[in-house]
Amino acid sequence: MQGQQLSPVSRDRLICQMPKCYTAESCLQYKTHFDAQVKSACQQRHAGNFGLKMSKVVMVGDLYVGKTSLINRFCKNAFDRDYKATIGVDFEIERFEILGIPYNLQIWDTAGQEKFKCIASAYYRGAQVIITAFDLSDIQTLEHTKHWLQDALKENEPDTCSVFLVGTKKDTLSEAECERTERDALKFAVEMKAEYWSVSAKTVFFLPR
Ligand SMILES: Nc1nc2c(ncn2[C@@H]2O[C@H](COP(=O)(O)OP(=O)(O)OP(=O)(O)O)[C@@H](O)[C@H]2O)c(=O)[nH]1
Repeated sequence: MQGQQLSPVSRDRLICQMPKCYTAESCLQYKTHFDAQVKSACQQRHAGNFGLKMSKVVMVGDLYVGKTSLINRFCKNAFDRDYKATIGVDFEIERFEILGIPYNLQIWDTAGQEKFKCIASAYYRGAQVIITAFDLSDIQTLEHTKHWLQDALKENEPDTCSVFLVGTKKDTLSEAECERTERDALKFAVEMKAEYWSVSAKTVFFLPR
């Protein structure tokens, strides 16, 4: 809106370095630095030419795996122990600055419950990022991720989406248990051409291995 001043982007949303991946075994990009051309364009405020500005992220996965919790931790730095099923869809907008250029993530949280699937799937279209989440302590939810991904990809043009496979509730497993499940999950991630992360919305959150 004209004349309306936005508050400054919070410090943890200022991205000046290329973010690290969780594990090199399943990573979408291996660059450690932004290209000089990108840096210089951003300095000159010509980033529009590179298509930076807004990305739509769609989070899918079985019910109760922790999709809403992850989004709440990421966007509000909050965690709720009580389960409230997502009904249809919900969304958050998170503002960033990448090399000084404003950039928004539009994050869509979809319901895992079967009865809401047709509502949720109507929002898959136009996604640049698909996050397929599963519960690290429930191997069946990992097996279902391929179906969730297929459904989300069907609504989008081929090769237009970056895919992430995210194992949740890392705090509920021992290190050995987590490593065992990660080995299986990494095979899925490779097949799904996805970047892999294990996380906890309750405690550890996003830490590279
Ligand atoms: N210990 C632990 N519990 C978690 C974590 N993430 C989510 N939970 C719990 O798991 C339950 C389900 O979490 P939700 O985030 O609502 O799950 P959801 O995938 O959004 O569920 P739907 O909306 O039905 O699709 C809640 O009781 C959360 O508190 C986590 O990282 N650690």
